[in-house]
Amino acid sequence: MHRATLVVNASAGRRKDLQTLVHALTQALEQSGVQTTAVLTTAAGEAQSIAAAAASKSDAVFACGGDGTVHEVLQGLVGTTAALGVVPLGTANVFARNLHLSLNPIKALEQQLNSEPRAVSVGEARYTTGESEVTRYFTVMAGAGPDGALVYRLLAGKRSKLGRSAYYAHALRLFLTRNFPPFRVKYRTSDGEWVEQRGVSVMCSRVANLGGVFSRLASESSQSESDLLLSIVKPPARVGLPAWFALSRIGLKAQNPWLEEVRVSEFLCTPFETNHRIHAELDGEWVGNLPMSVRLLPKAVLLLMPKNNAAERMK
Ligand SMILES: Nc1ncnc2c1ncn2[C@@H]1O[C@H](COP(=O)(O)OP(=O)(O)OP(=O)(O)O)[C@@H](O)[C@H]1O
Repeated sequence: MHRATLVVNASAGRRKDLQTLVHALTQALEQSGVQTTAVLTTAAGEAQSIAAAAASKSDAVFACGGDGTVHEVLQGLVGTTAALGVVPLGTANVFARNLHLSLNPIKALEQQLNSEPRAVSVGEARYTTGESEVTRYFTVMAGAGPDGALVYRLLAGKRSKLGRSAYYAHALRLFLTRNFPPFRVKYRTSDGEWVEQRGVSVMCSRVANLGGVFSRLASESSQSESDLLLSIVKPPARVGLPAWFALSRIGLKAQNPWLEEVRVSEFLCTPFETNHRIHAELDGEWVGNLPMSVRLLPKAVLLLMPKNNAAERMK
């Protein structure tokens, strides 16, 4: 690695020592012979364009922030020759944790300094906002229904001030007060067969541990798989959703009659009624409403993976 860019989310994790930390990260890279540029975001969404501009001038672009920052930086790097690095500065840091990176930013950087970039597959989601067709990529998860609604509510509220406990409080309130209408889920199995199902929630995770109370929901997922693990919670929501959480938590997911878990190459979620507004999220960021289609984009981005841990396990 000769040239690196640090894309720093100035608001991530509510850190007070950000300037000092960015200086220390830059020093650590420079001392290893890596010419380094650090760019701080000034607004939400900016990390994507910073990463895209940095891609042609850098061997690695480090997303310094939480999962939202990784998500934005990823958008700028897919299809380029710059590798994605992660310096965890967020609240949950789900992606960094699943890569077995240290949550100490300097140590995490050091873990990636001498690693060989590996081409990894990412999820690709397509949906419409207004008149525009949008394509976005994800590394942690895609979801629709309650988790989309949850992220949407958190965006509308003061998510940054509340942290992880906000997820639990909002999740509980949503489950108790909202009715989640079923929507159409069409998925294609690895044999190429299309299957149609009704769901009140779908989740497609690319990591094994989503953290906290969500930790057991996606335990069989991983970055290395060449297909997508899709979890469909069947209606009614008032039974299906609590059963999903409770039975997954005590390790009885396979016995849950309201849950279908399938390995798919792609899937499409569509509302049954045009006036049903069903929220969709990617990597914990609300992106819009259904319809949304999702597939896997093979070897789409180079990823700096720490040696002797995630990379070894994925062989
Ligand atoms: N300068 C900025 N001002 C305000 N918001 C920003 C700025 N830069 C980035 N953001 C937004 O901050 C949001 C949260 O960032 P991020 O997910 O990285 O941190 P986090 O929420 O603390 O961590 P995690 O997602 O791991 O819990 C993102 O949606 C991003 O668009």
